[in-house]
Amino acid sequence: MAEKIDGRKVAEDVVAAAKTGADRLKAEKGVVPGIAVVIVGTDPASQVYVASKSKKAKECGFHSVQHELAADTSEAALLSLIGDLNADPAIHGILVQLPLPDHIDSGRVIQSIDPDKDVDGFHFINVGKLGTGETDTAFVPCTPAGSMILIERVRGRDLSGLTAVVVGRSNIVGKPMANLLLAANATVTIAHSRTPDLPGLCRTADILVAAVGRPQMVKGDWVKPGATVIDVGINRIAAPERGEGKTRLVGDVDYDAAAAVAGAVTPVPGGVGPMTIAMLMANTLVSACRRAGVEPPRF
Ligand SMILES: Nc1nc2c(c(=O)[nH]1)N[C@@H](CN(C=O)c1ccc(C(=O)N[C@@H](CCC(=O)O)C(=O)O)cc1)CN2
Repeated sequence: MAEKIDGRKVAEDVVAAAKTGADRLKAEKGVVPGIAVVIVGTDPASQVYVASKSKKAKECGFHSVQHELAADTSEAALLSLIGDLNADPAIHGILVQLPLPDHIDSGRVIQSIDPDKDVDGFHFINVGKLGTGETDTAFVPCTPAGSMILIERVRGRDLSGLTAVVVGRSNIVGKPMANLLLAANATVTIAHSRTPDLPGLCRTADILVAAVGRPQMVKGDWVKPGATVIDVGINRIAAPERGEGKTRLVGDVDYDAAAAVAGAVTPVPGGVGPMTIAMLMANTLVSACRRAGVEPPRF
C-alpha cells in the first residue's frame, strides 16, 4: 500500500517557516510582510479560500488586507485598486482570487499586477523567468510550487533519471509544473485530453501529476508500480451514501486504486490543496525579503 503524502503536515511546516522568516525580517529590518487578497463576487468556494488565505497570513504575523468587491464591480475599478496596491509600500504580495466574473478580463487584471508583488506567479514576467530557468528570482505559482515540495519529500530535490508525466496543460498548474520538474532534472512529458494512449503514457511515469479537473480519471492501471502520484484535482461529486443531497471532494485520481500500485500518493482533501495556501505565505515572505534586501529562506 502506498505512502499517503500528508499535505496538511507539510503545509504546517511551510507556514511555520514563513512565520519564523517574518519574525526575523521584522527583528532585523523592521519590515512586516504585507499581503492583499482581492475577491470579486460571492463564489462560495472562492470565499472559503480567501478567508483561509487571510487567516494564514495573520497566523504568520503578516500585515493582511482583504478587499471584497461586489460581483458587478467594473474592470476599471478593479484595475484602479490594483494600481493602488502596486503603489502601497506596506504590501509585498497581491493576490486576485480566480475565477473572476465573466465581464472582467482576467488576463488584463493579472498583467496589471506589479511582477515584484505577483505572489501568484501568473504575470508574464514570472512565467518567462520560470520558463527560462530563472527560478531564483521568479515567483512560482503556488499549487505547482507546493506539489514540488511534496515530491521532494518523497524523491529528493534532484530528479535526474526519473520520468515525469503531467496530465493537464493549464497555465496555472500543468505548464509551470512541467517547468519545475524539468528544472529538477526530470524527463518530462505534458499530456492532455488529445494525447493518444493516455493510460499507457501515464504508466511510464515515475512521477505522475494529475491536473485535469476530471473526477477520478486516473485509474489504478494507469500507475507504474512504485510511482509518486500527485493529485492536483479538487472535484465535488455527489455522495448519496452520505445521505440525500450530500457531496464529497475527490481528486483527478482514483485514490484507492492508485494507492494499491503507487509508492506514494497525495490524498484529496489533505494533499496539494493545503500546500497552495502555504506557498502563498512563502512567496509573500520571499517578496518582502527581496524588497528589504535580505536573502529569502529556501522553502
Ligand atoms: N489567484 C488564485 N486563484 C485560485 C488559485 C490560486 O492559486 N490563485 N487556486 C485555486 C483555489 N485555491 C486557492 O486559491 C485553493 C484550492 C483548494 C485549497 C484547499 O486547501 N483544498 C482543500 C479542500 C478544501 C475544501 O474542503 O473545500 C484540500 O485539498 O485539502 C486551497 C486553495 C483556484 N483559484
